[in-house]
Amino acid sequence: MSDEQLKSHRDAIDALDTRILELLNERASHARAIGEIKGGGLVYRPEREAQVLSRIKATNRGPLPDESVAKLFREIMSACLSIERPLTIAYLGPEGTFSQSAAIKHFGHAAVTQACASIDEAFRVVEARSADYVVAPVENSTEGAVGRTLDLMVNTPLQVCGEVVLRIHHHLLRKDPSFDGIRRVYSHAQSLAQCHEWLNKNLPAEVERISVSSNAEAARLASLDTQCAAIAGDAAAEKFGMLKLAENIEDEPNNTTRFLVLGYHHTTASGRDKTSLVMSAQNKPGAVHQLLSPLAEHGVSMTKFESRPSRTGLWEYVFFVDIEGHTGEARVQQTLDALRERAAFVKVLGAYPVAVL
Ligand SMILES: O=C(O)C(=O)C[C@]1(C(=O)O)C=C[C@@H](O)C=C1
Repeated sequence: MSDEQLKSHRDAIDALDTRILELLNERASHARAIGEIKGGGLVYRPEREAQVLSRIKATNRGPLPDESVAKLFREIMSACLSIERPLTIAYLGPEGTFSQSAAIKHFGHAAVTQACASIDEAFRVVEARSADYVVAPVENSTEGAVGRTLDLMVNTPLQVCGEVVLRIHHHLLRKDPSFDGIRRVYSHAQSLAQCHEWLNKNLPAEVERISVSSNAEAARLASLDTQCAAIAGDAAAEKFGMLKLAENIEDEPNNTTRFLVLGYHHTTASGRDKTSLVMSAQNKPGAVHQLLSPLAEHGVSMTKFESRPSRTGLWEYVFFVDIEGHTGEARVQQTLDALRERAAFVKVLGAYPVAVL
């Protein structure tokens, strides 16, 4: 390509960038006006954001891939929302955890993320209105449910208003560029389990596996001790200046974690929604089967079923169920009414748009 051709393309890009900048600010002025109409109430509208992102993906004609344009618009909406009012999102810290990556994936970089020492604390700061929303891990495709999040959801006054699906890639991190002399490997218990086979094959049996409160905490500890390594993701590696001795060491290549977003927030229907419930069955034969029969009767699909000890009595269980649809839809309401008649306890945890990104 000649210098002249290069210059003409760059001149075109400069002119387009000027137009894009004007359009972005025009868009932001509308968001600010919407913010004034909302009058400082609930500025974040997950159902509208899901609709905007879905529409962008559906109308995209390339050459940019759908995922790339959706990510760009995610950031545009994040910036627009922050001039209405910046949001604070609580997550299981320290900085660099997958929970923080999930918060940024869902709310964009204009949101303020607030690291908390535990999932409990992240719920508490939102319950006390010191932060707007909490993003908490709820299930992993390899390791299953995150019990603490499920337990907290039973009693919290917060409602689920969104979900985030994040691909999880783990790396073996160390300050030192070699495998020699590793005595201990730190990570979150779930991550150690997700890399169990890789660890068995690649590190000597005497290397101790130590579970800590988060992957980022593992990276922080390993950054202070040359005899240690950590299993954590990209954000933690970057945050603590760690080298990647081995990349993508998760045993299951599709390793994915689902997070829920909770706040004092009732979401209206987006057109593609889920409703999360927790309920208990009476302690008698066939009770669970009987409990779930209203779903089939009303043609409502179940996307998740998880049982947990109820913590109130020995061998009593609660069931976490996700169904397709929104509580604003008649068939979902009818299903809930039927469930309430049969179950000893039913709590709607929230209705929210299916993750778009
Ligand atoms: O439509 C709104 O309610 C807006 O505030 C605008 C906007 C956007 O930028 O498109 C910004 C934040 C909301 O969460 C949803 C959408």
